[in-house]
Amino acid sequence: MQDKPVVIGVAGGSGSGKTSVTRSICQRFSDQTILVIEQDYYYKDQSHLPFEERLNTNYDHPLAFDNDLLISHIYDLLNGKEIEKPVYDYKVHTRSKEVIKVKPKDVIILEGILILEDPRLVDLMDIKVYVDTDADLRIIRRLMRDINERGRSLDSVIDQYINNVRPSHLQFIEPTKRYADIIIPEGGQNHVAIDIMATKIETILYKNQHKQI
Ligand SMILES: Nc1ncnc2c1ncn2[C@@H]1O[C@H](COP(=O)(O)OP(=O)(O)O)[C@@H](O)[C@H]1O
Ligand SMILES: Nc1ccn([C@@H]2O[C@H](COP(=O)(O)O)[C@@H](O)[C@H]2O)c(=O)n1
Repeated sequence: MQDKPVVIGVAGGSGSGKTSVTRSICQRFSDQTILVIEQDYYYKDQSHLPFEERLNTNYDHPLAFDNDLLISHIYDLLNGKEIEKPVYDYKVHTRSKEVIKVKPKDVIILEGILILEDPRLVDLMDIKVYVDTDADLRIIRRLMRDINERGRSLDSVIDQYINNVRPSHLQFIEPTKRYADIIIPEGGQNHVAIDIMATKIETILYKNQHKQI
């Protein structure tokens, strides 16, 4: 592994295609090159709260995240240390008891709705990306995904969208677009943007390897 990992932030609204973009970039490299850290896995632990109370949390507000833990983990990775990455369970709205031990890799992708909202995180990034997809597509994608994969009902997805997701997107997420170096419209199917990202990462890795010789 090279000296210090390259840190890439991938932000964007819920359902914009952040995960798809990240996966597409990872597919261009070997398994040993890119480590993905999902901000969602760093939602504050709510295991002390009854399930009904967890339903009242606004999961699109910056205060829902334990960024202190996330930042300390990134520092550990940058310093070559293994971390115990939390695992998040959307069905019960809290962290699982298990953790995943992960070692640093040459590239770290930080992916999440509010990854560009905290200046401490932004300061750690070499490249900042915002995946920009229209709200109508995002809500349709989210509806399908939350019902099929996250154990939600149609009514709950609509209520959550109107009460928390939409207002928080406008207040906290969309404004972070201004910090992005690259804005990717439409997400994971934007092959040109994925190619550009992959080429940029290859260039940085090549330069870093060269520096060490
Ligand atoms: N370009 C696309 N066209 C159709 N569906 C898509 C596209 N990109 C993503 N999706 C689907 O939309 C949902 C949300 O995409 P995802 O990449 O998980 O977004 P995010 O991580 O930003 O929430 C997923 O079910 C995914 O398969
Ligand atoms: N218990 C939770 C935690 C988060 N969410 C929603 O997830 C969205 C972020 O994930 P994406 O993959 O869509 O970026 C965020 O908008 C939260 O509303 C949730 O519903 N329940």
